[in-house]
Amino acid sequence: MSERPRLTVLSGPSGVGKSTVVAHMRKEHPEVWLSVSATTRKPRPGEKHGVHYFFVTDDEMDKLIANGELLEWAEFAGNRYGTPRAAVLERLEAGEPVLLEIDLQGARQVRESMAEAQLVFLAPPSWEELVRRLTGRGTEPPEVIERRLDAAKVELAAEPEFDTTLVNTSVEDVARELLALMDVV
Ligand SMILES: Nc1ncnc2c1ncn2[C@@H]1O[C@H](COP(=O)(O)OP(=O)(O)OP(=O)(O)O)[C@@H](O)[C@H]1O
Ligand SMILES: Nc1nc2c(ncn2[C@@H]2O[C@H](COP(=O)(O)O)[C@@H](O)[C@H]2O)c(=O)[nH]1
Repeated sequence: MSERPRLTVLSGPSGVGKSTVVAHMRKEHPEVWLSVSATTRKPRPGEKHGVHYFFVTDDEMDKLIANGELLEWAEFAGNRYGTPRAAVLERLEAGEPVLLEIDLQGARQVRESMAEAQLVFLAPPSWEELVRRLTGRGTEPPEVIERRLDAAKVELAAEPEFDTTLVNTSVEDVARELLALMDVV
């Protein structure tokens, strides 16, 4: 019998469709627990504190880091993001599948601290499609899109570090593939 990978990390460039895939997957499988990150980024319209993120101040983020309350954290395109440690460990101890949706720097930290984690890279069908998706989402001004696209070049080059790559051509197909990797279906 194969050992079930309990912790799955989903990474990939900004705008590739991570949140879209995860939301689709959790509509049919709400039992897949997604970690809610802390961030210093300002909420986008419709984003709710405690649901999409814990929106924190710089001081609050400093304290979370200093108190060791984050499993990993990173600065991404001008804001800080981190995974609250306690909630993840609780779910893992309860034997539940856990999903983190985090950037490359965070994925590398998780690999260091939790060797059993499986790292999944979500790739765009093409660079042009990634630019189209990030721009088309309409949530960031042009200068932030530029920073995110600069980060995307680094993230795309790191794809070989991941255990598995899924190409996000179809949200439905990728959601199904991710569920299978997590051994949920
Ligand atoms: N397979 C797909 N085909 C076409 N459009 C898609 C697909 N997947 C996602 N999108 C669209 O791409 C845009 C970016 O998706 P999403 O916000 O889920 O990306 P993300 O990877 O979570 O980004 P970030 O890392 O910035 O949070 C959204 O407008 C979404 O509707
Ligand atoms: N290292 C971490 N990265 C995280 C975390 N939560 C989200 N993210 C990643 O940040 C970027 C930008 O997200 P956005 O919501 O501002 O578009 C994206 O790649 C996320 O996956 C985290 O806790 N740690």
